[in-house]
Amino acid sequence: MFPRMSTSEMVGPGDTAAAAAVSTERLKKRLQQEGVSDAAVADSERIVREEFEALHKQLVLLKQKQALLLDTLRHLETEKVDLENTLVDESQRQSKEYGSASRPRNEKLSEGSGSESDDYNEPQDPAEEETDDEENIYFDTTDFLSSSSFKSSGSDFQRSEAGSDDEDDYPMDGIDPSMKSVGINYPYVRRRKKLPDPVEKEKGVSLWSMIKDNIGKDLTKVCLPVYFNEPLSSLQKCFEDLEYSYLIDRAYEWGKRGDSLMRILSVAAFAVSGYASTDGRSCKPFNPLLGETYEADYPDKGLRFFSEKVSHHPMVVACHCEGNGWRFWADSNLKSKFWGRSIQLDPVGVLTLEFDDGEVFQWSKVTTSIYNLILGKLYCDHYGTMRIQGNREYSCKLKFKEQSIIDRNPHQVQGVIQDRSGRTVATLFGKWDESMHYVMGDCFGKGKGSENFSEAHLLWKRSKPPKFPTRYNFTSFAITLNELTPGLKEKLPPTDSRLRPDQRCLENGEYERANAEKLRLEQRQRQLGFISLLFAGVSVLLSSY
Ligand SMILES: CC(C)CCC[C@@H](C)[C@H]1CC[C@H]2[C@@H]3CC=C4C[C@@H](O)CC[C@]4(C)[C@H]3CC[C@]12C
Repeated sequence: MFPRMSTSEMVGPGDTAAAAAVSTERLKKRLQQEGVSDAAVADSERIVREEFEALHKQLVLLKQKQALLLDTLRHLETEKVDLENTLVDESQRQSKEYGSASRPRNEKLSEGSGSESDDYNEPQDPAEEETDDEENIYFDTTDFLSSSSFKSSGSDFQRSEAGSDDEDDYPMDGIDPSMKSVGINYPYVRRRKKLPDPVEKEKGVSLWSMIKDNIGKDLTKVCLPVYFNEPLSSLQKCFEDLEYSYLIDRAYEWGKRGDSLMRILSVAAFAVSGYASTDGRSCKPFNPLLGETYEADYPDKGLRFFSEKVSHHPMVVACHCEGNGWRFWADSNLKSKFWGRSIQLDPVGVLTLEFDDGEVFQWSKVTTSIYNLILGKLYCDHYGTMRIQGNREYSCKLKFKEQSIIDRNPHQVQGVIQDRSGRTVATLFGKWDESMHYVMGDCFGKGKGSENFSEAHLLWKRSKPPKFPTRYNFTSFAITLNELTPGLKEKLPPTDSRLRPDQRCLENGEYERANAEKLRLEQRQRQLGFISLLFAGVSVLLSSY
């Protein structure tokens, strides 16, 4: 699929056998030793040359074919992107034409799939049928999410230019009134609302040029310029998963009130909410150095968080978070597969959430793929099944639907809450980049219609984008993570991500310095790796005596 040769190596059509000659000197000498006649020697030399030329021509032809294939591939990619754009435009136009009069919210849907017509429903993917089980019926969630009775949902915030004030951060419509204040009535802490203005003007680099020069190498080991980075480390990115920690606070409160079903529903919404911040983000976080740490004290969210890179090969990050009445911890290690035009990341590791009353939930993350590494707009998708295992009555199964090439309704998540006997007691649905809702009972079971969707309740809705958008598509929460508030620097250990010079330079828009610092640190890390390897070797040697 992907040519393992850079285009520059390819031989142009003008280069033929002339470029390569074969020497027949040795053959001639050998035959002369055998006393073969001059005519026979000359004949043999001619035969060898002719064979070689034929072979060489074949090779050149093959190389040209390869170049052609590569061209076609790029062509197809461009056409695919064009087609996608046209289709999105078209469906947006349609939804405006048909939907706006009767259901004004349709217009606001980013995918424009608000039409009521049935043929907008995606046919079931046969591949999914094989791997997943019975309740795998994905339907057009936007259809009823956009209905006017459903005030709480929709992606209206995506177009809004207004900044997020506190109320927007915690959308409350449809939430149980007695729960409204849970998880949000923490003291106010002043945090920055924008990143610093860049010092330098940035020079773009094409990712394709980076990839084509590094084909065959492990992409994680390629030293990419900071142009592809966002000014956050993977350690800080872990904390982004806790942006909607008020959902855990609510879960704690529900459990305290004896409602264990609402508890697991809130936990499930939390598990999905962690993905919202990945929408529209196409830069790589900084790879922390071994032993690098990040600690965050957020009394404004009732949280204390700590993460550390604990292993370099394989790269493992461990994190721990304490909230009011609960603790959350996880270790994450990603198994990556490079598919040429995309990268597949399979997270290995378990996330654990433990409440003070002894209830524990555990789950793993789903697969993430990053597409369009060569051409088109880079984007990521999350898909697979997430099982949230509880130690009491309920457990939850959530399915993240894989996006197809021209999906009009991507990012869907559906799930069920089951009791110990396997009976479905509640159903969840929504999108990881928008909102999650639940309905009591089994809505996706056989013979069940979607009539009770009108009774759906909102569990979680994504916050509005920041007032000052960043080049990295950061959320308001992400903007605060690398801030060095006055007095904080003195309290932090020297290993904290906020003190990494390359990351700080990138944040300030000092790209040249950022690149130089990144290179220096990465080289040091390699040397240190070598030294520790040396130590390991020495200690093995010593212990064998
Ligand atoms: C080659 C470069 C420029 C491509 C940029 C890749 C970006 C989009 C990649 C690099 C690392 C990726 C992240 C790595 C780990 C996780 C944890 C996982 O549970 C959710 C997705 C998430 C958060 C990924 C989202 C996409 C990501 C940020």
